[in-house]
Amino acid sequence: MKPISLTRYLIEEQRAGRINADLRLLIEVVARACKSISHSIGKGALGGVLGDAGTGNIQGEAQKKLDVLSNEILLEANEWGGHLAGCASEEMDDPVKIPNVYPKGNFLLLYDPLDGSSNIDVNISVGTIFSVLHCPDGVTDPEVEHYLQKGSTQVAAGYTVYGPSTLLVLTVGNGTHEFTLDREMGSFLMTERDMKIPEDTKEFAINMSNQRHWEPPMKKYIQELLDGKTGPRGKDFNMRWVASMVADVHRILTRGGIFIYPKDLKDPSKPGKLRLMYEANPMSLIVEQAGGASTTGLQRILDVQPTALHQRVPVFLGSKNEVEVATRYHLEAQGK
Ligand SMILES: O=P(O)(O)OC[C@H]1O[C@](O)(COP(=O)(O)O)[C@@H](O)[C@@H]1O
Ligand SMILES: [Mg+2]
Ligand SMILES: [Mg+2]
Repeated sequence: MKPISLTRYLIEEQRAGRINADLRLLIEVVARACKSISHSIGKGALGGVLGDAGTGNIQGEAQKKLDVLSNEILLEANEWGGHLAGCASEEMDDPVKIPNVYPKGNFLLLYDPLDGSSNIDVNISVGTIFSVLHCPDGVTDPEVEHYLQKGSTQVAAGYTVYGPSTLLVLTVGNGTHEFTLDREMGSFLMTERDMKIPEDTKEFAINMSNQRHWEPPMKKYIQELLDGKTGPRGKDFNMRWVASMVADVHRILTRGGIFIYPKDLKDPSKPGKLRLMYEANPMSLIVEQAGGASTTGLQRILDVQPTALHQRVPVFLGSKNEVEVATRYHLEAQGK
């Protein structure tokens, strides 16, 4: 049977009353922008898009040309899209208000335009992550405070992986589904409905080079995985780390695993590396909708009350039972 297109899937969700026309069209605009990013990435050195932009973002990270380009593609597509009141990006200091000359809607879009961008120059998978929130009633020019909503209020979340194939993984709160870009047709076609993350796993993903900076429960947890069959866990674990969250999370959605970017003491001012609003929240909704779990080590990520737009959080996500073990170690260390 021929796979259904993203458009058809979204129309079905609208007919079932789970999304409205505006949200359907907003997701279509984001998907179109991601297609355009995919084309730019695909050109590589021939398109002159590799290398550093020579600028930095608000978090003090050097920007790649493709970080800037992907941000512009998403911004331009959505400014004109007519479904947004505003948008915010990992690569922009402040949220953008949709000018009154454009048609406006009542959604807020947040995105990491290019995730894993340190991998772009070495031709390893990168991606885009996005999150959609309602703009509070009566607000037409949203300020930062209007974006500071818990992840549990997201109305949609998704990511694309620009890898051997370009994939879009999406949830509108009714399961997590995978679409693959058919490059000839130019449309995303559903290649897996209702993705399910196995509850148990023997695979973990973490940047081990930070080990000496971890807190005691983190060190203990990973040591037990490394001890394998003869240790307290009684089984051998394998390790994978792509260093593109989209690729690591996609592997976990496909075959299970636990992805961890813990708090570390390298820079005590940063409680983790990943951004709550652009990375942790959308990925957590996607993972939970696929039967997995996602915590900060101490609480469910989707329950974290954001206090700043570019806030960072520790992230433990993936196979439910494994996330529970890692979270338990952290809670016990706090006497909870
Ligand atoms: O360089 P490290 O410490 O391995 O960190 C890798 C992590 O950082 C990220 O690249 C951060 O994302 P950005 O590329 O969007 O800044 C994640 O995708 C990835 O999981
Ligand atoms: Mg990122
Ligand atoms: Mg990024």
